[in-house]
Amino acid sequence: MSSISAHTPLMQQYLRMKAEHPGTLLLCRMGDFYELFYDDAEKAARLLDITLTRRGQSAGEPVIMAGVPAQALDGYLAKLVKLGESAAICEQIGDPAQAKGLVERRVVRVVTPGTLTEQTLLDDKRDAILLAVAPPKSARGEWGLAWMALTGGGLTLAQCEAAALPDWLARIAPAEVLWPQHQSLPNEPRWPHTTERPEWHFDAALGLRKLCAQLQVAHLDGFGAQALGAAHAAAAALLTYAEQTQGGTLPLLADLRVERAEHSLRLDAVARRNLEILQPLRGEDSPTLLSHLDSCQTAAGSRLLHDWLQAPPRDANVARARHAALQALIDGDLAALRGSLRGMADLERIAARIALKQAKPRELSALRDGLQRLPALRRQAAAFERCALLQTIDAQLDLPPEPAALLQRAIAAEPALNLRDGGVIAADFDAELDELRAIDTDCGSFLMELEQRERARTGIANLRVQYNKVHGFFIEVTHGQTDKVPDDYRRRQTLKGAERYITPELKAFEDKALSAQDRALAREKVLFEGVIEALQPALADIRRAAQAVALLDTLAALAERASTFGWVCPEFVEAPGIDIVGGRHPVIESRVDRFIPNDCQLDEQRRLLILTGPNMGGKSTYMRQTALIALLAYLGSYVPARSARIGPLDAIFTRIGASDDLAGGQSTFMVEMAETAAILRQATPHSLVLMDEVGRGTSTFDGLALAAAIAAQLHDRNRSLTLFATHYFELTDMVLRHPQAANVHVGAAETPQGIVFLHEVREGPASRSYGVQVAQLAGVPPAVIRDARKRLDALERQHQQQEAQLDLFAASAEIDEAEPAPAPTHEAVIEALDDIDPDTLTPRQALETLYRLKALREVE
Ligand SMILES: Nc1ncnc2c1ncn2[C@@H]1O[C@H](COP(=O)(O)OP(=O)(O)OP(=O)(O)O)[C@@H](O)[C@H]1O
Repeated sequence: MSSISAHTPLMQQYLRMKAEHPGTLLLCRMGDFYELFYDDAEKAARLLDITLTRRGQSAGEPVIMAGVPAQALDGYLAKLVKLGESAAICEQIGDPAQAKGLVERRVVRVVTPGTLTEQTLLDDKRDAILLAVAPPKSARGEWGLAWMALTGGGLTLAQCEAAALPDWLARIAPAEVLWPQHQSLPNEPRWPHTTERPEWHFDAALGLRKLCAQLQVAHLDGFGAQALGAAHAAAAALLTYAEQTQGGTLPLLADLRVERAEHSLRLDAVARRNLEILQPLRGEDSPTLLSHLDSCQTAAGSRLLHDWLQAPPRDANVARARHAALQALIDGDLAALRGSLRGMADLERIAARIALKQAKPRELSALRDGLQRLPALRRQAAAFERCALLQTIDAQLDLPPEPAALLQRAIAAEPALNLRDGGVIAADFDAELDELRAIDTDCGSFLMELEQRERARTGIANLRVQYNKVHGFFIEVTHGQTDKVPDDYRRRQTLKGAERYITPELKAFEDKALSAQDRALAREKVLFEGVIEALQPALADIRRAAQAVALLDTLAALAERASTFGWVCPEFVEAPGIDIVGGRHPVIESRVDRFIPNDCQLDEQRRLLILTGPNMGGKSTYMRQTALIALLAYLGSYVPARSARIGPLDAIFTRIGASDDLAGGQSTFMVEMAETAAILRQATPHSLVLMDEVGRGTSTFDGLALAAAIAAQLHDRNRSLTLFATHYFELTDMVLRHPQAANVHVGAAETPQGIVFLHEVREGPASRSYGVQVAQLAGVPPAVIRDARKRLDALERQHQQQEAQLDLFAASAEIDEAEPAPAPTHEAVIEALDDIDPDTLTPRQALETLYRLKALREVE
């Protein structure tokens, strides 16, 4: 593009702002539209499907532009943010009518995926998290993390080693990551939307200063955060970016937390996915643990539950306190309490938007109504006085009366949507505003009186005094009467059947009335901003109350779920292990007619369960339910079981199902082995490990050998609490040489009608795998089933002959000597021929049959 000075003044103004926001779409307010120019216009036209135009000239070239109507801005922003784009919003500052020359324009806000604050762009039930990552300064240093939701008011710090980064990203699930420019982003983990920021923004000293200033403390010792230099560096970048995107206003920062990996139950990205905690594996609308648990009455309650599921505390005492609260709520008037929470305003988000000076009139009225409901809620919470956790809620709900009183006086009962429409400030709050409004109200009676007088003066009986927005006040006279019009009437407009006039008296009144309206609007704006300012010191208190409401709601929702589904309070014990009696899968139990409860016993003497049984028998369900019950217990929820005793746990690892990572360039088997490797490296004696059909992605022998070696390693070295589901019967021999391994199987019965799944987990290995029967159930043609049966018999006969030679859990040399896979028998060919009914075959089936026969001949 040519040098700036060659451009028109407007384009110069635009280009200067654009230079400050490279990589961000700049939307400039021009009258009723937000316009984009040049490359931004082309990109926006493509992304938003809006029309690209060329207008006028600047620096000798036509100006390429595209625009969106101002009222529709939010919709377009939502679309851009969804596409991972950022947008800078530039507004006209001051009154365009009064500006001499070019109107002043300024970027007031940058909208990015991690800095959304608009209610319309945000998910009610989920925070958009902004995370800053500061890489270590030295090879052995730690990574610094700092994150917050700009609509929250609390900031969290953490430090970790490089290897733990993927887990942290899975736990935080940020919408946007800030990363220092000129530093290469590690390939692993896969990052969400990243934004590069100048390296000098990641400055530890600056971060510490900013945190102390915003929290109004001299140091961060009280938060246990003084020594976290790397995290301070991340916080510096985070706060600088937050401020810049909000047009220079700092977000609310009322609270600082430090998270350490050892504080929460470790759940890596794979486990979170496999257990379908927040997102289903398939289909967007399928149920998840969160959707099943979330009967919260408020959006803030849902967000807190989401948070709890992201990081269940490892300290059993936290869960115990929540269990006690659940019991108290179940014993009390839970329905009444939940009724009081229903429809409660989102106090936390409103407080955050007041801090950002972005709150709209209706948010203030919602805050007023919400604050007024707190005393009643407090009385209800006080009924649970014996429960420690509920008592803290009671104290947090105790707010000084001033903010509610101010809002009550200042804000109209039902304020307009936008401040510019007026009618936001209540009557009797400000004498000047009341006076200006009175002029407006008196207008009607003055006009009627003037109309009477002018009719009398002119003798025109149908003369009318009127007002419209475009032409202001006027006297309307029909054409037949215009000769009676006095000299002081000045023509304003000619219509088809009438003339419109203005008189000096009417003009003087118009000036007064219109200016009163404008002045009233301006006065309302000043008063509204005054209210926002006056609320600032109360925001920390309001946020505290908001958190108490969210906590009460989340606990009440868990209590409701527990009593609706008949869940029980789990017990925590010192000894490592899991002892579940009558356990159920929390989500599946409400989706099948009759769910069969199962026990699960794991302890130091019984660390590894080899789980066998038919496909569809319920192995995966059993493993997942065990993990989910443990997770629910640590979360502070009741659990779907007759009883559950849970020992100390540090992590849940899963290797379940085939999850192709084709986008990441990995085959199914590669993913399976990578996930297994991660588990073998990290699982401890306090970890719960779920392994489902490890080794099935490769040849039988490779798979079997790997599965045996992995199971042995988990048993001998990791010593984790392990559920190991497999179709390799050979693995059931593991118990002979590994004393802490045991066999369990899911039962099935064969009836003349086919296989029946009992879904019952019993001691001992399965007697057979029923793969052929399940295939029959799935509709595989009878001929193929018969063929398969024959082959299976032959294989089993052959296998039994070899069995004596193969001890899978002995030295590996013996495994090498095992025989190759057995071949099909001559009978199989005869059987296949018998199965052919030439009269019923389509040409294609006939051809396939021929190939099959030929293949049989080749293996014989
Ligand atoms: N305890 C149970 N009670 C009732 N139904 C159950 C139970 N467990 C599982 N099911 C039903 O059986 C279906 C199959 O279960 P699941 O996927 O756990 O089987 P699987 O043994 O892991 O099969 P595969 O080996 O093919 O993966 C479930 O979708 C559920 O509908």
